[in-house]
Amino acid sequence: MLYIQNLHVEVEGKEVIHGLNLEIRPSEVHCLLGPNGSGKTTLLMTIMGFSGYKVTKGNIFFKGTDITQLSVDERVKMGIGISFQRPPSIPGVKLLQLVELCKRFKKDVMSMAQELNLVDFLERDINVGFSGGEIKRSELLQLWAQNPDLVLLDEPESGVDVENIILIGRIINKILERNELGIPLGETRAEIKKKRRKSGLVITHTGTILNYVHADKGHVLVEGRLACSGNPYEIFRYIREKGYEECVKCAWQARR
Ligand SMILES: Nc1ncnc2c1ncn2[C@@H]1O[C@H](COP(=O)(O)OP(=O)(O)OP(=O)(O)O)[C@@H](O)[C@H]1O
Repeated sequence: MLYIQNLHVEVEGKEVIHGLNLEIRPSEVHCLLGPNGSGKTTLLMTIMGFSGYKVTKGNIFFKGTDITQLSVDERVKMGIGISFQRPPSIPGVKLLQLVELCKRFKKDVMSMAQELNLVDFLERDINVGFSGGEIKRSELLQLWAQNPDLVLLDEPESGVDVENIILIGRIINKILERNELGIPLGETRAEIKKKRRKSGLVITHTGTILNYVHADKGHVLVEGRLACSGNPYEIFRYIREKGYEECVKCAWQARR
């Protein structure tokens, strides 16, 4: 689904990602951990193709096509979607207008908004005066309507209360077409023939979302380099006990 090869990314003239390799297969969900400022958001923004994130070396392949030089809208049309860490407010544009615009899904907007407790927000300007948790739900509504094949989630649980995190987890699983065990849904013959298998890349600091959305693999990004990859739940346990510094040392020892 996604294959990244020797990626170097510059932001404001400074290299932030230094030769990153990553492969996410169809139907896999990966999570990305790492200390503040290590380049996690930069990686997601680069996969989306936003200006300001300059690929100086390396390539990004999506569904077998080299998308490194494609525009954001071309990538979106191919099936990549993102839920931002801090999306902008857009005064003058109603949430409903945007959701209708990005909809490529037979499910109707009202029933999706109902499931996300966002019906009263559809006529409001996007993110204007929304609380932190409401913004996260609004992001998921847009993503759900867009129905992407590769789902990029930047800290979906940050600022979300304990009850809403259950809701957010449930909707992410719906977007990913998974049940809570992480098993792909809709494995009808027609789906298999189309080979539609949704994949995800989730940035999380607390790991709480992994209690609701199963991840197949975890990666630790430190100073723009992948220091370690493996079982996400084991990596999290290790980092909680020993911190990032020990995690990186352990990864380097394992490579020797
Ligand atoms: N527009 C920008 N101008 C200057 N520096 C930037 C810009 N965007 C990102 N950076 C720098 O790039 C580095 C990586 O930032 P990024 O947001 O990708 O980190 P992160 O791992 O997502 O951090 P966090 O966990 O705090 O969200 C940081 O040092 C950041 O200051």
